[in-house]
Amino acid sequence: MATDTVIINGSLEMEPDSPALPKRAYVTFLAGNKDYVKGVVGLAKGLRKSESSYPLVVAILPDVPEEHREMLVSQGCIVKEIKPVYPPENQTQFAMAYYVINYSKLRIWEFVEYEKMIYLDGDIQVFSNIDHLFDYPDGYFYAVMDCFCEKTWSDTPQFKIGYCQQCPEKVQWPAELGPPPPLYFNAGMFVFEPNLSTYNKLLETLMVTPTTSFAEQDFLNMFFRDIYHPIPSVYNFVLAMLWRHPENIDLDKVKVVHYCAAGSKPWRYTGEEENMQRDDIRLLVEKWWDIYKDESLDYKNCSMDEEMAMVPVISESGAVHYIAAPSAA
Ligand SMILES: O=c1ccn([C@@H]2O[C@H](COP(=O)(O)OP(=O)(O)O)[C@@H](O)[C@H]2O)c(=O)[nH]1
Ligand SMILES: OC[C@H]1O[C@H](O[C@@H]2[C@@H](O)[C@H](O)[C@@H](O)[C@H](O)[C@@H]2O)[C@H](O)[C@@H](O)[C@H]1O
Ligand SMILES: [Mn+2]
Repeated sequence: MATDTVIINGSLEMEPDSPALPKRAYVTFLAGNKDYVKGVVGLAKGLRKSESSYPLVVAILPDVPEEHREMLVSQGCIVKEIKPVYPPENQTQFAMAYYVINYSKLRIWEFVEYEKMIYLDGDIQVFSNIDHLFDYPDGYFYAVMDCFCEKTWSDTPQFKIGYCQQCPEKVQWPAELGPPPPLYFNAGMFVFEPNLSTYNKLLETLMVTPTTSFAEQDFLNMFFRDIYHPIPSVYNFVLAMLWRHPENIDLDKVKVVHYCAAGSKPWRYTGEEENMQRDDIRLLVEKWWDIYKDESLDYKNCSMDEEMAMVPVISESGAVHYIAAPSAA
């Protein structure tokens, strides 16, 4: 079992076998120096409001500025810098040009100090406690099925024939195209087990896999196809479901909202894009802001009242990450 030595300002050393970190954690991914950090701060506060028992790890690329790292630590996040992962050279036109950075998400399989993790995109908010998902049986990859109806899918065969796995009976998959596509998950949220051999296989396989429009989401669907288990859409509510498959949803039951529809990122919301003037969208954006602005959910107002410091935690493998802990001073 990996043990962690916590060095706080060089003076305090915890017992090597003390469980400095729980074996379960939420994890998200942050790249760049722009506004996605607001998404991650909102997520940290939403998890706190849901009274989760587990920390939020933030896997950051080197380009995340010090100021953003400190914001995350001051919100109680465990900040771990990762190296970027680049897919093989390819001419792919990604559905969104910036998707190329999303392959770096694959580094989270290396976080083996945790036995089970729930990955959440930075544009996700958790409105009800979902800690019970950590108790799902080991050995599977749990995620919510995606929808193929947005124009981001316009280059795919399923979009061209109007087929969507959310309503397979509406437009049947034509026999002449062979078997229907395997169930396909949205990679904005999934329950997984970090594992070094899986991690190495992921990176080796990536290097020999041509890239496709949904980047690491397509790759993860291919890689985990045999152990993928769909879970209810309440755990990763893709906003487009509101106008694409209203018959499949009960908004009151939704626990996790994924702000992935064009124009729906709450911290950039203007209401100008298609569907963004809908009352249900405006309400969900407002609900995100209510949490983001709620100072009672800030880590400093929820934790012990000692002065908190950003301290390094060094795991056996020598990896350094930062947590907020009482300052030894
Ligand atoms: O400039 C960026 C773009 C993306 N991301 C991270 O990568 C995830 C996936 O991108 P995004 O959610 O925008 O994709 P979508 O779900 O909207 O297709 C985001 O949630 C963030 O966690 C980031 O940190 N900075
Ligand atoms: O890099 C590929 C991305 O693919 C997914 O986003 C897409 C996908 O969900 C489409 O189905 C939607 O139509 C679209 O709106 C949405 O942006 C993941 O949410 C994101 O984390 C990331 O993996
Ligand atoms: Mn997303």
